Amino acid sequence: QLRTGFYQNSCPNVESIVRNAVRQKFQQTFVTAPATLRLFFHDCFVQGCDASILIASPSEKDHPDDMSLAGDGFDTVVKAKQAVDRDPKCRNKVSCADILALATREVVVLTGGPSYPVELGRRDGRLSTKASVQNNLPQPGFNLNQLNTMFNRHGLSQTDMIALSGAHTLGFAHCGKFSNRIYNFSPRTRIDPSLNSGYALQLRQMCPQRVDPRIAINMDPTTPRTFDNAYFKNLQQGKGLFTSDQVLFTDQRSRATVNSFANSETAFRQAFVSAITKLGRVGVKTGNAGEIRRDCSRFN
Ligand code: HEM
Ligand SMILES: [Ca+2]
Ligand SMILES: [Ca+2]
Repeated sequence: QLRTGFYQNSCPNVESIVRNAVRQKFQQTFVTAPATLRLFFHDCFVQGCDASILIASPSEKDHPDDMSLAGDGFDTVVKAKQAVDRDPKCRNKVSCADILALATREVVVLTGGPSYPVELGRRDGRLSTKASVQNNLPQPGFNLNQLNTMFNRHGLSQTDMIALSGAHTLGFAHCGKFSNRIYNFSPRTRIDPSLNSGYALQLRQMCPQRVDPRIAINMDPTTPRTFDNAYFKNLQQGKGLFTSDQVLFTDQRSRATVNSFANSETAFRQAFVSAITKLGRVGVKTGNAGEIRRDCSRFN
């Protein structure tokens, strides 16, 4: 059972220490924000929120689904862990999994998103393999049933899944992740008909065929650096970048929720807080399970 006051006695200032470290990193590069948010998601969906994603290769990192995780997310946790361990009271008391959960809240706040209490008390896992990632992360080509099945497996509802997808209000995607939608959707139409046609042409310009595979574009074409509900307004206009984004509006079973988040920033913020809190409980190890890693990239 996680609780907000977990480090009250062992490291009373952990929240402000992490906050300051993340702020400093964010001032150096904006990528800190999307990179850290995505890192938390990828951690929680594989072996639970246990910092398994932070282990150095050979590890989960070698799986193709994790190879595009931006280095600045990892570096954010490293910097925050160093700051925590500089306080003698806190040294080796706070798990890497909790540091990642706290850092995630900070990047959401720094980009204009909601603040929320972070439940703590996670322990770090002792397993991180490439094989454990397989079939545990959603793919950009997923339909609604596939998305729901994967999120339900972790106790997350369709509403939670839609709210969490709102994280795509920030950050970047590589052209290869959606190029099928603009170049070879089907034998009948080269462009996915659920895609706004003007937007499809813009995407073709930004992602010409045989583009440098390192090229990445904004997932939210409107407010790429602000954590807001623009993502849902984009979906209403056919400007969801991945199939898994656009399907939330195309499929009538999820459309009403997308409309409500598009119409109300407050409704989205509340749903996001509830969903990311639930995400933070997925598969957690507590008590004597796992360990408190001394170095987040290695088992003790
Ligand atoms: C619903 C199913 C989801 C799918 C299919 C999906 C898929 C993807 C893909 C393919 C990328 C682009 C990777 C790249 O090309 O580098 C991406 C980026 C991103 N995703 Fe998701 N994602 C999903 C849900 C989530 C959730 C739940 C979160 C967090 C709560 C999240 C946060 C992010 C962020 C912040 C980025 C940008 C990363 C960056 O700029 O470094 N995604 N996602
Ligand atoms: Ca994990
Ligand atoms: Ca945005």
